[in-house]
Amino acid sequence: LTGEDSTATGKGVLGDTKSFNTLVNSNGSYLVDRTRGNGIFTYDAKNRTRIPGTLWLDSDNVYNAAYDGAAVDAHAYAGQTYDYFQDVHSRNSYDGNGAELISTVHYGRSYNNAFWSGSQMVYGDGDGNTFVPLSGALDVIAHELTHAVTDTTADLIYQNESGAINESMSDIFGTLVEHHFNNTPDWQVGEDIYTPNVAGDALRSMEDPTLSGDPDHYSKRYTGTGDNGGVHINSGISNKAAFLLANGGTHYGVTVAGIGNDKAGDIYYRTLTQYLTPSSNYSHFRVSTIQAATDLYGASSAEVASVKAAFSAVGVN
Ligand SMILES: Cc1cccc(C(=O)O)c1OC(=O)C1CC1
Ligand SMILES: [Zn+2]
Repeated sequence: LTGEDSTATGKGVLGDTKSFNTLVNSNGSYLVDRTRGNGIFTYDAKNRTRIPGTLWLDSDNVYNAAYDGAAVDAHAYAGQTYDYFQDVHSRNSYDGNGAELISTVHYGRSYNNAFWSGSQMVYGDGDGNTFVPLSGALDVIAHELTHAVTDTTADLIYQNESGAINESMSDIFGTLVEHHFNNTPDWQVGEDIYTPNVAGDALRSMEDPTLSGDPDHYSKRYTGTGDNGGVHINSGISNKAAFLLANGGTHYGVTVAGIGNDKAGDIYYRTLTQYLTPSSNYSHFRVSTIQAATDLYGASSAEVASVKAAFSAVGVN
């Protein structure tokens, strides 16, 4: 594929106008951003389930059609997430080596899911009631791309406690990316694309996981076999700890002094990339996070004290 690097404008899923990089040649404008790593490439599954589908081609480099919104956001938000990992953690794409970021939108029919396939991001359109097109939220895209970072580092097994930590890491960095770009930041997950007819709810809440029925303490963990042993359920335990570490608070009588998003992000990034292993459980997660904070701030630092308190507050001692 040859052509000229260009900048296009378009409307996202929620009608917001944004600009993004494209590649233009005699065929038209492709959603190809050659300015980041080995490139960001966005595809159209055309409501079938073959991936990646067709590389997105637009006629005039203006992406304002309703059908374009999911692709606009998948492409632009992948670029923002790339920038977060590069600028904040000096990580060049999800593998640290500039790996291509490939996304497919309009996957399936009324598909209420988004996922990392093991080699690319995939977004359904939602059914318009549970979800609108799932690429319409930055925290969702950063969640999916963090699965790729996890798979190329700790490679946490996607079941039981290691799977819950895997999921929580994606929720944590999804939220930190949303805050980094000040994109109506909060400690909810997927709020911008979840239940368009219900205000104020979210797919999950890190601030209060019990709002979506998930545990906020290790003693309330799910021990069944559903959801791969509760990977999207027991993630609430770590999500609550992360909320407390960044923001502070008192939970089940344990007070945590908040250390802010940036320090929390550096600690979790070092934990994920230097200490966690495929079979890490919550106990090893506590030890690893304390070690990462110790490396960064010293054993007697306030940051280490807050990590210990955050895990203790959710019953991981
Ligand atoms: C919507 C959805 C369904 C199943 C798996 C995932 C998954 O990627 O684990 C998923 O996406 C999310 O959880 C993102 C945060 C909204
Ligand atoms: Zn996930």
